[in-house]
Amino acid sequence: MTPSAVAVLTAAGSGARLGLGCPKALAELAACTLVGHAASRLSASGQITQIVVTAPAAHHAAVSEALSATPGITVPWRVVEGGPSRQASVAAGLAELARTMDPAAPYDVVLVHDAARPLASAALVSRVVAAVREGAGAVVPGLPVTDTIKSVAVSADGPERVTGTVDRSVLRAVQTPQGFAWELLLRAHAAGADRAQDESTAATDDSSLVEALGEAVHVVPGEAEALKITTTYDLAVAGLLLAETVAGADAADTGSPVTSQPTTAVPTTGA
Ligand SMILES: Nc1ccn([C@@H]2O[C@H](COP(=O)(O)OP(=O)(O)OP(=O)(O)O)[C@@H](O)[C@H]2O)c(=O)n1
Ligand SMILES: C[C@](O)(CO)[C@H](O)COP(=O)(O)O
Repeated sequence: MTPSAVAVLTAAGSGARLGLGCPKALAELAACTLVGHAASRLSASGQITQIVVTAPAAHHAAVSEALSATPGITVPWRVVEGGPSRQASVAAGLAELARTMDPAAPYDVVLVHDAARPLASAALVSRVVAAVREGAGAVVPGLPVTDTIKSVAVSADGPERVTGTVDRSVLRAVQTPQGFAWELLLRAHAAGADRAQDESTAATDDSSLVEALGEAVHVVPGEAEALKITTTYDLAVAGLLLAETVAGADAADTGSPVTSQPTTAVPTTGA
């Protein structure tokens, strides 16, 4: 049976902290939307056979248009409505993948990736898929933490007070794409479904739902380029990183839809 890795690309957030007045996934970096950057890199990995993108209900068409306008997305994609939390949005993407799966050709790997991490490279996508196929049921990219981390007591009427210093040698800042054996992620989302309706109770990533099942989660090296865009500062940093990549590796295939050469339009639907 031919193995098939599929992806859920989350883009249904509001982008309140970015504050641009549009969903974060539609913010632009070098004349391409964040969701377009992320999808084109998933596609460029050559590992993914289809992408389901979650969008805010009111911006379904705009997200589709953004993807249609992005050069370099050669794998089939489609857009579904997201939910009230990231966890709910991923669940909606998984439901769409499950609904349309050919039982004769089941998926072996599913990636969950954030449009908010537009510069995660095609190489990182491949690394995560490979680790799942080598037998890790759940895989996250992670980077060592470089700051000294303190725990604090928070008080309503005074400054925070430090209660301890955490051993940072055992900490990792985890990123997306996160990769999973298909059946395992379905099981993890089913078990944690009661948390998904509210962002305050929802899991902030998918691997924590796997942890809650008592299953192992493995770490592969992450990358600085896979930074999460939360504020305008992050967007500015990503712009600098992208400019450096384009200048330094114009000839290399990084999966970026942005090059200094004219690009050719590609098919615009998930078909
Ligand atoms: N209900 C939600 C909330 C978030 N996301 C996605 O999950 C990723 C990480 O979320 P976050 O960075 O928190 O994005 P926003 O929710 O858009 O940001 P903010 O909290 O500032 O509004 C993003 O790709 C976002 O689009 C989603 O698909 N559905
Ligand atoms: C999934 C994630 O990108 C891993 O670091 C992160 O947890 C998303 O967090 P957010 O609170 O939704 O921004």
